[in-house]
Amino acid sequence: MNDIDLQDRFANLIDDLASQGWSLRELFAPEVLTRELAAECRKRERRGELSAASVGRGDAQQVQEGIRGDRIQWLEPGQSAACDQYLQLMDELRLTLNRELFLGLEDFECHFACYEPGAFYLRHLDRFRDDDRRTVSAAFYLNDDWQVEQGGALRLYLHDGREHDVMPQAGTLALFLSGDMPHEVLPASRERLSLTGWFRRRSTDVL
Ligand SMILES: O=C(O)CCC(=O)C(=O)O
Ligand SMILES: [Fe+2]
Repeated sequence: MNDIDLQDRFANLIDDLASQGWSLRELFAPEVLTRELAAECRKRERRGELSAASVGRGDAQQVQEGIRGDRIQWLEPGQSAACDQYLQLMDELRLTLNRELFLGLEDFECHFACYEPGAFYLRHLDRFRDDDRRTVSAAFYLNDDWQVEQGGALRLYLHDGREHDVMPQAGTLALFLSGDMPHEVLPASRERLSLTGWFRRRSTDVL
């Protein structure tokens, strides 16, 4: 993608994030890439490489299916061309967020996530009590032809008391402020695949 395409792809995302704390972009990535990432997620699942996600951090980390029922695998650079291309795209987005909103984001961490039918993630914030680095959350969806009646929305609890439901349709990217936007994943009647990630800034802890 050339620079003009990229800046266009990011423009509304960044304005909306700044004005309302969340933003959405359909067809965020090229469709070929989205398809390759979906295939990669399914392949990892078939090979048994995804494992039950936990809640909490460090010693407090626990698998609790009553809170969160997805299975995940973290992305590392060099695992596949499609993953590297996604990480590259998100790095361009990170630099643009820094340039436009002065967020000082240092890195991006991200995992594949698979929610089996009926799995959910109860209302939460994406920030740990003892680690304030996660600043902007980015959920990118990999599911073709998602229908509203299949459930599985990402439900955002907005500041004005309203709720906004995002369908996990292939190609949609949802961005929101990690420490400031309560959200949940509703159960679905079909498998729900995504890439969930976090742009992080330096910890404010004094070393
Ligand atoms: O998949 C989503 O829509 C959001 C997942 C989520 O909230 C999380 O992993 O923290
Ligand atoms: Fe979350």
